[in-house]
Amino acid sequence: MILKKARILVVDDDTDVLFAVRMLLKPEVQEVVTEKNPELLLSLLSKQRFDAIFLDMNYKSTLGTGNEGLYWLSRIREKDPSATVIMITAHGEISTAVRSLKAGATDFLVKPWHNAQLLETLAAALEPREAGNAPSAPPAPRRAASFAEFSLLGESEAMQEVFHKIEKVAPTEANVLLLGENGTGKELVAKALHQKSFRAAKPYVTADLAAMSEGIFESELFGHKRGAFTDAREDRQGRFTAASGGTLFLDEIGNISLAQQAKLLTALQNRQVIPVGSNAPVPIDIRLISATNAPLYELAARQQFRKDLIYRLNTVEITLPPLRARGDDVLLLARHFAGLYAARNRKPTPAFEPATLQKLKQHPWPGNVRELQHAVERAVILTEGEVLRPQDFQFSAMENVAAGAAGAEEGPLQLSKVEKNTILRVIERHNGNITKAAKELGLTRTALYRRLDKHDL
Ligand SMILES: Nc1ncnc2c1ncn2[C@@H]1O[C@H](COP(=O)(O)OP(=O)(O)OP(=O)(O)O)[C@@H](O)[C@H]1O
Repeated sequence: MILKKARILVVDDDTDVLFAVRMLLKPEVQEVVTEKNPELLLSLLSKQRFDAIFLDMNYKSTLGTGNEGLYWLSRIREKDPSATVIMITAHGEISTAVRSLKAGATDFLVKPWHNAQLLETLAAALEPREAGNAPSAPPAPRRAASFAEFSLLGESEAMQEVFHKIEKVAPTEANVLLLGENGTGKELVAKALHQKSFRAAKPYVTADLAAMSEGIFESELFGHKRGAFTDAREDRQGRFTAASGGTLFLDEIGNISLAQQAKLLTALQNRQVIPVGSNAPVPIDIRLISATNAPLYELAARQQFRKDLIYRLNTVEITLPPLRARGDDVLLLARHFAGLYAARNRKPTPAFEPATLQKLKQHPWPGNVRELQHAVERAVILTEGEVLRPQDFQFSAMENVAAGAAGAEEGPLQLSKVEKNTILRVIERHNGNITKAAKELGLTRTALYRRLDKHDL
């Protein structure tokens, strides 16, 4: 629907907000109706049809839990399941706002907003109606295209949902916890979140926590003063301070000890760090994104991960689906990587035999996108012809893991044995070269080291 023809209702008990939205929308749309009292919402809807409704999450009469907004959303949806509702929300309420999407809101807008952003959100919310879709259905191809600039590809519904969440959460200050198996793209998503945030021009600093031993954890993250320990020849800033004004990405957060968790929690709670060897706290201004492939909530249930730290990290959670749950994205990505590695190796881009595509779709991809990427790279380099055949993809090592996974009813011990044997075999094949073995297994070096540790190898 064209913005100019739209009739818009705005419900908020803050008259300043109502005034501002009215002033902004008046020249852009056909009609703007504003209402201060949510109790009158339903009677307004009985009298007139609106193309979109801006609905505040919180009303002064209540405790600011966002529940009243969710309540009125459900009443609107009862009356008109196809209503287009955009929730108006404050910074601290992002998780409730994300809940509102599940409850049928088309989108949400975080206060304070840029005017252009409000208009863009409204225009996008009005779009699907014209196409005859349900209002909450995300316009798939547009989003896929908009994420290609971050090298993040995917047209499956599961990935469209991820892209939608990134769009919504990126321009906020919410801490984001990224969950998902190895190689699902958590690091790419972290970068996209930073690049789409208001902090994009400021530093993006990463810290691989799995690679930090107990001894260097504090100094790496919080910095140290000269002379704090034997090797500290000069003052050094930690990652928290290096990321000042920008984003700090803490990778493999599930792997840190309880002592490290306590230190991290103190820094996040106090919004300051104390460099090793100093007693002067340094204030921090970071947006935190963390990632793990560990089952964080299970760890918390076993008292191995602090719940209070999880609550600091997971204002919003984004779970990256495994590649095997992304349908035809496997083929889309395979073609993308084939083009990429053909160009890199100065070869013509190969085509895929139908049987090859079938084989790629059937493989369970335990190493996810990273495994697919390396498998295609290998096939492109080794192939003689211009068409990739099924035999160009040998999954022997990983097929064993898959076979183990398929027999998982036999218990985690069996699966663990298969994993251990596979790792041993691949390392042996590469004469102990961990980098090459990790590449073949579709794991990062760190992830492989972690597994070696797990299996006492
Ligand atoms: N949706 C995607 N589109 C294109 N490339 C992708 C996508 N997802 C992941 N990749 C590629 O797959 C590889 C692994 O991605 P990434 O390192 O972000 O995964 P990860 O989940 O952080 O892995 P780990 O948990 O092992 O650290 C990278 O080379 C990345 O560029």
